Amino acid sequence: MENLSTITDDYLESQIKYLRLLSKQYSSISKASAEIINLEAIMNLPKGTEHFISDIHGEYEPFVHVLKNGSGVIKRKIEELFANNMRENEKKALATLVYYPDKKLDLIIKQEKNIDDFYRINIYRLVDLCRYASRKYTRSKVRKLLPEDFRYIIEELLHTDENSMHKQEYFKSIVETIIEIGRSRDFIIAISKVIQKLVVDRLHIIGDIYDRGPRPDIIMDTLMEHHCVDIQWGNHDILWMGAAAGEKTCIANALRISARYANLDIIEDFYGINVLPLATFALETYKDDPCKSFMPKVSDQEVSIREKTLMSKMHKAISIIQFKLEGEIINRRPEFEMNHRLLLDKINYEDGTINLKGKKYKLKDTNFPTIDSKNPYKLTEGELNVVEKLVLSFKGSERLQKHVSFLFSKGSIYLESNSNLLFHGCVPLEKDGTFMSMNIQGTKYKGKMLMDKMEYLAREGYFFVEDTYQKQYGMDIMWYMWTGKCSSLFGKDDMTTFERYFIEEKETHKENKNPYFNFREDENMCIEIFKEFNLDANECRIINGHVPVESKKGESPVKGNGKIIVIDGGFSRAYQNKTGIAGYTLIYNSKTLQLVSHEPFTSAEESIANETDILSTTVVVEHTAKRKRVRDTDAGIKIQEEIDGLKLLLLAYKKGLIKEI
Ligand SMILES: O=P(O)(O)OC[C@H]1O[C@](O)(COP(=O)(O)O)[C@@H](O)[C@@H]1O
Ligand SMILES: [Mn+2]
Repeated sequence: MENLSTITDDYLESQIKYLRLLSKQYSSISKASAEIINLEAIMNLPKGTEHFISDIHGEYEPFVHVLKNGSGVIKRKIEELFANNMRENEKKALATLVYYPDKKLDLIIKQEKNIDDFYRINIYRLVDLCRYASRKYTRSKVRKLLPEDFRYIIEELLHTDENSMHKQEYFKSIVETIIEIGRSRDFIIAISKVIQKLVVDRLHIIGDIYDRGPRPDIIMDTLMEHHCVDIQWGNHDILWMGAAAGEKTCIANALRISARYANLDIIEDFYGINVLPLATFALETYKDDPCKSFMPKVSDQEVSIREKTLMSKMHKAISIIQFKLEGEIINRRPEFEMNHRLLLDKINYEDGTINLKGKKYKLKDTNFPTIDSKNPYKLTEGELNVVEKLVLSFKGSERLQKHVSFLFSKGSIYLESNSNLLFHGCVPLEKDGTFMSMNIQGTKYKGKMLMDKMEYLAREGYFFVEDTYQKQYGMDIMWYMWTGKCSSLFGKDDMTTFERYFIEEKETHKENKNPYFNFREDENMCIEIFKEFNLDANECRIINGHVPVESKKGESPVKGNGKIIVIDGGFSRAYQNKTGIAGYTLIYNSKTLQLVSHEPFTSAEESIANETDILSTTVVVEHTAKRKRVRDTDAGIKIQEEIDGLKLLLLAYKKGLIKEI
């Protein structure tokens, strides 16, 4: 805002409605002044730490662990604070206590001879650590993070100067009382959770929470409990969002992937969706079919042969249903330009071959009991019945609906946040580097506008009134976002699912990545993208997930001369062979941007018992010359607006335009 002395009365008058509203909250000069001082103080605090995680793919254990240890931030704080005053094994033990306070305490209580002594030492240490981790924040912000039942006590402990003699006694008496009245366990759990929250101010998920791994539902529950999170949708997330909206093809795809990774229990037990109709149908229809290509990707130790056989039949049944349903959408939406994915009509059902791009291939499996060669996309009555029941079940799953509503409320296709542009896949580009355009309902969209339009339509697909054109179109777009070439989330020209199951020749399995993935090595292209999003190319970075970085082969996650960072490092076990690590995360604090690469994680149990952490390597990608303050962040811009408003209010009070109460 310009200098207050230059504000004219006319301008003040023009703002009077807004100022009157503001005066309800700050009803006197002293209240408005106090708030201005408070906000100015916040502006000068160091920027909070941001944590970026991507491509979790149902792997809840390493995810929860990385979240608890803040990608190594808690360890670092312990190291800084207790440097030479604690032995290495004590530091490890303290870290494990902060990550898993309840489970660790259960173990300790069984082993410890003098538990009160343990409580005493650790309560002191945890209070020190909590105080150290809260230094960056105002009292009011810390207060908001404190649990109701310990709010007063923790505040007292945090702000008591242990070194002053008479305060020492006070401090000691609080700790002794906690122990004496048997509240130590609850206190340790509560303060550990506060520390976890304090080390990360904001969490960004760059997509692909769902598919392949065992428990995406636990990841969603964890995110819903987080104090500050945003999510950029991945192609696998939009697939489940489409399924929850009731889009049949998305339902078939989500089920197919669950069957492929032997994860049908996610659907059945954790989302309460009835898969019995599919199981019965598959057993009847593919009774004597070995369904070889559809065997789930698990070892015999994990799942019995009997279960695997059943899963393979369900897997084949739902795959065929998927290919038929895709035909329906492709034919319904010629503007999606997906005709090349119409494959069932390219099969010669007599000689068991398929004609693709002018070449004939032998099919590995020629048993298609539900396909009518004259009308290959038509669902049989049995298939139709399965689909109808599944739609009802997906729409009726309370827990899935809760998770998907959360994905809509906290999520988007892209997000601009503190000079970073976050999105899962790509900004679709043509071969010549121009933005790829798509015709949607008669209008061409590209670049940012295309991404905005798709997001808008996806929201209609979920929220719009049932049985309307808008709802159907939105649902179809959600499926397109999963697999279409102009989808920012997918970013490939083809999803060759059919070919992978039915054709031996690898050449048919190829999926070509959008030119973006080559262009992003070039800084100039990144600059073009920042221009498209009206962002300052000198300040900004793009953060992506989606394509695993093959660090084993020497690929770097930092691209475009530092303008892009890719953090898909393989949380997904299925991809760890390729990447050679178990995931990247990114930490952005007031001084540095750090890329953390994680080694595979065994289990939370092992980590609690043996106090092992995920081994991680941290590389500083960027070091800011000047420490970033809240003033330099998006939150700072909003606070500045509030300060400007309050200053105007002060002026209005002083000029008598508004009366103090
Ligand atoms: O590894 P799978 O299960 O065969 O899946 C392969 C499919 O997954 C995809 O890579 C999409 O998943 P990602 O978003 O994790 O890359 C498709 O392009 C591909 O067809
Ligand atoms: Mn992806």
